[in-house]
Amino acid sequence: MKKIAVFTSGGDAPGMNACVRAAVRSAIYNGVEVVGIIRGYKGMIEGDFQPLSSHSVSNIIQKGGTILKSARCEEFKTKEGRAKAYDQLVKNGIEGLIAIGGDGSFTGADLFLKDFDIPTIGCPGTIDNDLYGTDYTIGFDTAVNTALDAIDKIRDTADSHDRVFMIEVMGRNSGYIAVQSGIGGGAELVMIPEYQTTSEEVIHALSKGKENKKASSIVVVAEGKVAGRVHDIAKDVKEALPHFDIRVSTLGHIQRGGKPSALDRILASRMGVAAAEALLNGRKNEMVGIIDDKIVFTPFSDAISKSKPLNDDLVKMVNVLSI
Ligand SMILES: Nc1ncnc2c1ncn2[C@@H]1O[C@H](COP(=O)(O)OP(=O)(O)OP(=O)(O)O)[C@@H](O)[C@H]1O
Ligand SMILES: O=P(O)(O)OC[C@H]1O[C@](O)(CO)[C@@H](O)[C@@H]1O
Repeated sequence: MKKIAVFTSGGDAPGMNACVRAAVRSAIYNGVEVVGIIRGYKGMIEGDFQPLSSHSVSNIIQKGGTILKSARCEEFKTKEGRAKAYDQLVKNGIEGLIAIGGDGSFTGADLFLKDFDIPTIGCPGTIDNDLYGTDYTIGFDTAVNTALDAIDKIRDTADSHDRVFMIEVMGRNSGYIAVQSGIGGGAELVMIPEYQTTSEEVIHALSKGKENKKASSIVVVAEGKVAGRVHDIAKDVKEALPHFDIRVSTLGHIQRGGKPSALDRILASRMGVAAAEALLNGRKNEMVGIIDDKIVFTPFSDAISKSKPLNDDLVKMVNVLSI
């Protein structure tokens, strides 16, 4: 392979830049030319490519977001869209791809190989940590720390005013951020998409806390699929426990930004180097992961279809620690 391209796709995540830097430098170290595709599959379809040198990825390891920008691109989901992207790659002499993104990005890459035989290696870049084939995804650790920092600050007000705070963290389909930030933040209860928690259970837990002389409480709620669910639950609780002073706080996209943690920078760097080496060694349509501190490769088909179960011990621990 003489020339490869790197791109970031789906939601951005802290550490994506560290991964881009590592992939680019590893490819150049191995004598291969690299271009960056701007805005993921959208840029691929539009031919928005930029040559990347070792120097052009200097001073980005510490930056949040992605210098290559990211996008969600509907057109790539069609065969016509993928055909346009393929034409652009051929026109620019690109023979292989490194995709940094989540399950959607790898679903696209998998279809792309089936249609046009373009080899891709993926690096799991998403704050959700919901990919099978790796213990952690790039951005998750930073997102948890950001959520934790916010929970600590909100706890000050909860404590000063004897309030209940329901704090919504990210994760439409995945409760990883909620469980880890809930444990780290000392939450009384964590609500996650993997388990159905009813308003009655929340009311019960908060009443029990009051009996145990708790003056304030923190409930961490993963956003889940239904927008505004946290407000509906807060309304139910307020109706059942009118003497509770309840507030809702949605942390939102602050969890996607900011300087990557040390853990994310190192994880991303290891994955970026491994991805470039794998692509140049002829591997294709696999996601790089790190399991038990070792680099592993998982076929895209498994990474996107198999689910990585939450650690039940952690989920149970929330109940034990909240008495
Ligand atoms: N079924 C599909 N077929 C072809 N391309 C797809 C498919 N699903 C997703 N993609 C492409 O991958 C892009 C990124 O996917 P998506 O928006 O789901 O984010 P993601 O990679 O899962 O990241 P995150 O977990 O951060 O949301 C899409 O915008 C689309 O261009
Ligand atoms: O920024 P957007 O496109 O609204 O996406 C939000 C979603 O992206 C993520 O941050 C990452 O997949 C989810 O946790 C969240 O549900």
